[in-house]
Amino acid sequence: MHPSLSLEKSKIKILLLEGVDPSAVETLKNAGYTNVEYDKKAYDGQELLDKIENVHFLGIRSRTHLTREVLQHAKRLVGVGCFCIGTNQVDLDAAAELGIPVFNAPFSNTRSVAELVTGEYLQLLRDVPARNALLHRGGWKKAAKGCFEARGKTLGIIGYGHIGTQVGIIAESLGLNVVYYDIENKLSLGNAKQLASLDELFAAADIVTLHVPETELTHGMINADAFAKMKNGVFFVNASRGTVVEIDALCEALKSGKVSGAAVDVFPKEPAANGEEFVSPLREFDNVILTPHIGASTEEAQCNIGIEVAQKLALYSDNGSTLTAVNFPEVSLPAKREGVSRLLHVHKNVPGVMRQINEVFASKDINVAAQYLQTTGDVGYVVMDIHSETPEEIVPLLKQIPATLKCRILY
Ligand SMILES: NC(=O)C1=CN([C@@H]2O[C@H](COP(=O)(O)OP(=O)(O)OC[C@H]3O[C@@H](n4cnc5c(N)ncnc54)[C@H](O)[C@@H]3O)[C@@H](O)[C@H]2O)C=CC1
Ligand SMILES: O=C(O)CCC(=O)C(=O)O
Repeated sequence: MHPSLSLEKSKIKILLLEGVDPSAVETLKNAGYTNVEYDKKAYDGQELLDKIENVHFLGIRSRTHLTREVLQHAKRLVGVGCFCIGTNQVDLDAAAELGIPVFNAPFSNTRSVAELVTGEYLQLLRDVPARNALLHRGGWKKAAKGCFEARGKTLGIIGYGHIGTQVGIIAESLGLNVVYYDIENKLSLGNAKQLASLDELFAAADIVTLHVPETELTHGMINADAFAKMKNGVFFVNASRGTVVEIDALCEALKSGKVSGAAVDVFPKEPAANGEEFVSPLREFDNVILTPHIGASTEEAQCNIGIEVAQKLALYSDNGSTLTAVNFPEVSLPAKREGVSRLLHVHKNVPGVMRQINEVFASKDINVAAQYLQTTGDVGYVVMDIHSETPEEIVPLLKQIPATLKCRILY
């Protein structure tokens, strides 16, 4: 086998943006990837295009938007790591079509979000945000009115996934009743009760907390209509995505007293870096806890995420494994075998592609040692170990297959 086909690890350019945890850099370095650029900022526009032009792997958090145009511009990009749970900031279909798997950390920060949310609604129930603000201004208000125990109250969870279930079990241990609404049928933990509609949840909940992803369905899901259906004096928490709530409707609900207090961690528009001004009509409300998208920002969560996502990128780079990719067929692969070359082929999932690939090998008298294929709806990913002295001559032939999206030699 040609010894120099693999790009040396030190030449593989990795760019980590948005101040991902240093554990990511260390994990990559321990895996042999030394060419790692680390940056605390989130970029957009031309600056982002310039930054990612030559990188092979890109690590981001929630604020870097990888649209189709941005991804198309990054000609050398082979993998993206979202060092977070949400992947709505990436055009996942475009990435798949460009042969770029996207990885995330689906539950390394789950508990951190659940604990923040729990602490927040407990504070809201006791009117702590407004009293705290008052005392900072020299005021004093010792009164029980408008302050409640959590015990016996009903928590309504919208989106009963990883975070929603954790929020639910903590709530039950505090003596709350838990109801939830989810578009999927879910296994209820503890005594939590799944409700058939959002309206039922709004009617039942003393506290409403959101744990849905950003999708077309959840965009603007909490609007004036939704607030109108909630109980008078409800407490409201959003640590999901800013676009799920219409902020003007929340402001109106706060002004009218429909909502007694709120905690908001995520916003339709968030500053790109620390120090930039945070602009929001919610700033005027003392009874609103505002946090700068820190649901996931604990040392434990960030360290674990850094390791988890960096390991996924390194594994994909080392052997082509796409296990747990969020947009891509998942192929789990054995380590490199002696004497074979490994080719990666991403293609449109249409009939006949494997036949055409194998015809190429047959025409060159190449022995195929192993083929690992998986497909999702639109995309197929096949990893092939072949016996060939000159695998680089095969790649252009495989690229000529009309359904090919990407083809490269791994080693
Ligand atoms: N504030 C922060 O720092 C963080 C925010 N997040 C946000 O929280 C979201 C949820 O995270 P996980 O619980 O890990 O996700 P998950 O995927 O485990 O759970 C989401 C749940 O929402 C449900 N769902 C989807 N669309 C729905 C709809 N229209 N109505 C009702 N339910 C719906 C799904 O069926 C699923 O059960 C993430 O997508 C992310 O946007 C996640 C981590 C940190
Ligand atoms: O703090 C971050 O990196 C973003 C956290 C988040 O929203 C997520 O994990 O989806």
